[in-house]
Amino acid sequence: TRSTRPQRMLKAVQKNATKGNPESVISAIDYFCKHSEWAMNVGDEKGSILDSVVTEVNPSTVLELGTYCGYSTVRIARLLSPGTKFITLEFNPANVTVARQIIAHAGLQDKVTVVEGSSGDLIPQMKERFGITTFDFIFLDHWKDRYLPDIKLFEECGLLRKGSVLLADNVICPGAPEYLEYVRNSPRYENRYYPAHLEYTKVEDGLEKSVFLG
Ligand SMILES: O=C(NCCNC(=O)c1cc(-c2ccc(F)cc2)cc(O)c1O)c1cc(O)ncn1
Ligand SMILES: [Mg+2]
Repeated sequence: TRSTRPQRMLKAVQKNATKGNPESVISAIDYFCKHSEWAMNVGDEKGSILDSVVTEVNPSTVLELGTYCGYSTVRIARLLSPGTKFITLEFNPANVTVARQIIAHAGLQDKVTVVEGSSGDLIPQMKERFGITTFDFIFLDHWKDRYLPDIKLFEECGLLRKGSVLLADNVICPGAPEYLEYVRNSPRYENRYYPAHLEYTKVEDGLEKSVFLG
């Protein structure tokens, strides 16, 4: 039967990227998305903003919601200090399989744990299953209507500390209006909007950074 887009993306990485070289994996995926098939990776423009925020935070604990094929997972993992705890959650088992292979091609498999399941089920399990007390950095890039329930879950589960940084993709396209309204109207967050474009297009999009104030 016909292959899937993530499977074709994996083939492009295995063919064009150098094993153990995260930069070449990132470039191979961006090339595939620009010249072969669009895919919903955060992309190079927003990816550079993600890089700058991760570097600024220099987190000891990281959570990504929405692994997809592992593009942003590789972008984040390549910047982390040794010993950093990095967990990424993906709902779709076929994406988990592809992502693990792309992450391994980059040589970053020991830096990150890919967990299959829904964020609503897994977030309350973070402490018991992974020994996490709080997250220093969280990247939200999963279902856009899960951003708001999941940030509330982080608060309820005590997974945020004073200074925890949340970075949300796609707050304009496809959009996360309820999430934006919540963080921008809450006295518990300090926010900054980074204007950009939907990956590999000229369509307006952006990232919202929110710092938890405790
Ligand atoms: O995480 C799951 N899907 C990907 C979430 N991400 C997106 O939906 C996403 C979409 C777009 C996008 C933008 C314009 C357009 F025309 C089409 C798609 C861009 C992005 O940058 C995303 O991140 C998921 C799946 C599932 O079956 N169950 C639980 N979760
Ligand atoms: Mg996205």
